[in-house]
Amino acid sequence: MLVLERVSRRFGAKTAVGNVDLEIAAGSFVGVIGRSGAGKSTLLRLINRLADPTEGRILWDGVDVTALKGRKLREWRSRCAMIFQQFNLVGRLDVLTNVLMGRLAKVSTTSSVLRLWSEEDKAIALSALEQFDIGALAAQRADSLSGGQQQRVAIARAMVQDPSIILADEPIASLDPRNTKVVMDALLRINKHFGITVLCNLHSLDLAREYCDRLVGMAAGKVVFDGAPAALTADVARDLYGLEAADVIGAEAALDPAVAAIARPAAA
Ligand SMILES: Nc1ncnc2c1ncn2[C@@H]1O[C@H](COP(=O)(O)OP(=O)(O)OP(=O)(O)O)[C@@H](O)[C@H]1O
Repeated sequence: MLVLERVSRRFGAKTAVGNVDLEIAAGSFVGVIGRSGAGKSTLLRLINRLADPTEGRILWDGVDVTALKGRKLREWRSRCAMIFQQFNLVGRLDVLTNVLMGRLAKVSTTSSVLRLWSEEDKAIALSALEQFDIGALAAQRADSLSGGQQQRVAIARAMVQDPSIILADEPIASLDPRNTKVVMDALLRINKHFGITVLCNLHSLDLAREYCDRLVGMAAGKVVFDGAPAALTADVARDLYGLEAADVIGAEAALDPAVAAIARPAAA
């Protein structure tokens, strides 16, 4: 279980995340939603310790991860794998080597410096690629792949870390609809098949409703909604997105007159 206790992060006078309390049960698929600047990325970066909280604590199974240093901190980062909008692959390296980077925390310093991968590590990396139907691309340069393929490589790299939780920061923001589905299905499979907790920032409310068990809605750094997707009413969506609603509510707007009214305010 991941627990955030009164977590805040300020940048100068700006409060990116303000006094957030959250409990995320192991094995859940949680969508973090909210307009641009709401604090979603900062929240994920705090959990992974890419940023440190100004106040509050973050606990994983009772261990205060905000206090970890050195090797223990590296172990924690390895247990909570990050997936980014821009994939963060090394373009000039082949796909298999990119996935092997996820094993760095598991090998000795000498092996990691010299990039000496064991046959076992290579087999684990190849198997992860095959899980996401991209085993045949193992020898290709990462920058020769489509966006959807690159994101699947990034997911495979996250999986070989053997993570307890995956933090996905707008993983489909730069993908077309077909690749969006492939990547979201891959995250769902990781969650349902392997039981790995997924915390996923999403701009699209439709996708968040379709894939997540629970939605956490953020506005101005605060959690303003926390519940099942079905409990997210048109009123709450309006509070979360304001004038942005038309951008984030897609297909459902055509079906639900209440949502359509938000999505097309000018026509009301
Ligand atoms: N390193 C930083 N320095 C200064 N301000 C920051 C920094 N990181 C985030 N912020 C500010 O904190 C607020 C929250 O940003 P954050 O990126 O977490 O929002 P977000 O909900 O993820 O937005 P988006 O959907 O656009 O990625 C924003 O106002 C942002 O400008």
